[in-house]
Amino acid sequence: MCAIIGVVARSPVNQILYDGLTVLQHRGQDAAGLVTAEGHSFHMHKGGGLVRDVFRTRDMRNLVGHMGIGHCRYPTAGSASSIAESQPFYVNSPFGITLGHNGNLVNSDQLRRELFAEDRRHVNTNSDSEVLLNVLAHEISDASQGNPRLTPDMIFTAVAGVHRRVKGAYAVVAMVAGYGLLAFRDPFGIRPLIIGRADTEKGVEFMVASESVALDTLGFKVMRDVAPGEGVLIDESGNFHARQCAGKTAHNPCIFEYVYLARPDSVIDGISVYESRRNMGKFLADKIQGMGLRDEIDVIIPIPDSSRPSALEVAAKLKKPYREGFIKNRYIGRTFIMPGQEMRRKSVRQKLNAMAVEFKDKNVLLVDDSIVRGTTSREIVNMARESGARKVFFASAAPPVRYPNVYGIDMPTRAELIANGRTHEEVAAAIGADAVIYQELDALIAAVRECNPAIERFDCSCFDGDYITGDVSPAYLAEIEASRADGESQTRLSSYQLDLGLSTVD
Ligand SMILES: O=P(O)(O)OC[C@H]1O[C@H](OP(=O)(O)OP(=O)(O)O)[C@H](O)[C@@H]1O
Ligand SMILES: NC(=O)CC[C@H](N)C(=O)O
Ligand SMILES: [Mg+2]
Repeated sequence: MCAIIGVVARSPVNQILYDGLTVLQHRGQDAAGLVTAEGHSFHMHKGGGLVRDVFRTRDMRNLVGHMGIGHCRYPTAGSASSIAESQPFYVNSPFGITLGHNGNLVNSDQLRRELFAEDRRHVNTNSDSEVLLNVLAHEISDASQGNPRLTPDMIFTAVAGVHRRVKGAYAVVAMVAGYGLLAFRDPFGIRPLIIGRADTEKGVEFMVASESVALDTLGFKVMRDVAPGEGVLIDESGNFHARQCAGKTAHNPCIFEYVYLARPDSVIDGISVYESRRNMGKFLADKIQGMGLRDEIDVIIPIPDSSRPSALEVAAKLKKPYREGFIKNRYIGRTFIMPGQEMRRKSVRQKLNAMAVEFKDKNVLLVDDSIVRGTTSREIVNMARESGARKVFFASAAPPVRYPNVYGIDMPTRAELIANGRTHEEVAAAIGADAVIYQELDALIAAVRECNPAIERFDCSCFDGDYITGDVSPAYLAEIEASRADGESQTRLSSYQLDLGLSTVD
């Protein structure tokens, strides 16, 4: 779930891109990069760490031009430690193309082989996004047929070619040197992408971004979401073109965006993330009530940050007090998207601290948005007990996560998922809680769909093992499990790791 952003403006874009990436930082903390375009030249700066650590004033000064793209990385392919895999990627032929990708391809090995054997293209890293860029480059080359001037028709033909060859999840921003900004979304619309415009004195400006919060905060008005399979092209003069480039499309956004990934103040595919989380809380409260647990609970406590809207509704519906029992250190990033289990575990302790007064001699219901590896819940339950809680119940606004995600969330191995192969009672025992209450999948879907009934189906694969693109075989899952065992993504040195005292983490 990386962040992507693209802007075509009437004045320099470096600051607006930087600010946009900062607003989207929650989608990727491992690396960040910006590319701006000035005529036929690209200017690029990227590196490992948070946006504020990657860009210095001198780097910003070099990022000249009125058009640009940016990326924050949360790795799902290749390795977290590789700066070479930070994005955007660049390829010089044809024309000069640069690309940022959110998602994960499920046929990148096959594409890599095809690119080498048939298209004579070399992919230098293990990143699936570099594969995607090379497929796009090959398709643009084919569609342009040696013509030195590109047309929108040629570019959209190339995007159609990408859709035919590439399988998996991809929301993309790209630039073609001397031409313009291209954005497109996979035919299932798994990862989000939204377009906005700003009418300035100098003319219309456009922004494409992973989440609407970037548009809101930077003065752009939402136009609409990019449709699944659609290509959107804004040339350097600001002319806007859009076309459906896929033969067959469906609209099946990833439900985990609403559970955890996105900011609550974003609206994705017509669904307010905040409203959907509140709805999750209402359904969860019904379940708790139905289990007869209500009377045993003295107080409801959220696990900051993502569970707050759900926990508020649980408390309101159960008519129980809502208390802030954990105080969050605002300088520690999101733990779930950090690489390496040791770093995630240590970060939970440094990030959250218990307010003893809210726990002493009470039966507490802790509410989180999800339990994935159990890193957070295990530590939190422990803290609650140390603070004197009598009973600790743990509720998750999402169902048990039992299956790997292959579409851009780093949960590749079943073994690391705490609910895999465990009953609810066994999960409770594993995290040390008196009971665990999980949302039902039907209830989660209903909670999100209530905000936009036009979306008939979501990708819920990490909950039900049903992969929306239909081409994820058990053999493929076994392969990624073997290649992306958790230990492999642990070697990386960014400033916040060093802040945590993790100079070596493997
Ligand atoms: O079971 P786990 O593997 O621990 O993963 C689940 C936890 O990780 C996330 O929190 P995170 O700290 O990443 O972000 P947040 O501050 O947005 O809640 C999520 O909100 C859960 O609290
Ligand atoms: N989370 C993502 O969207 C990751 C993008 C890409 N697969 C990478 O690993 O860099
Ligand atoms: Mg959390």
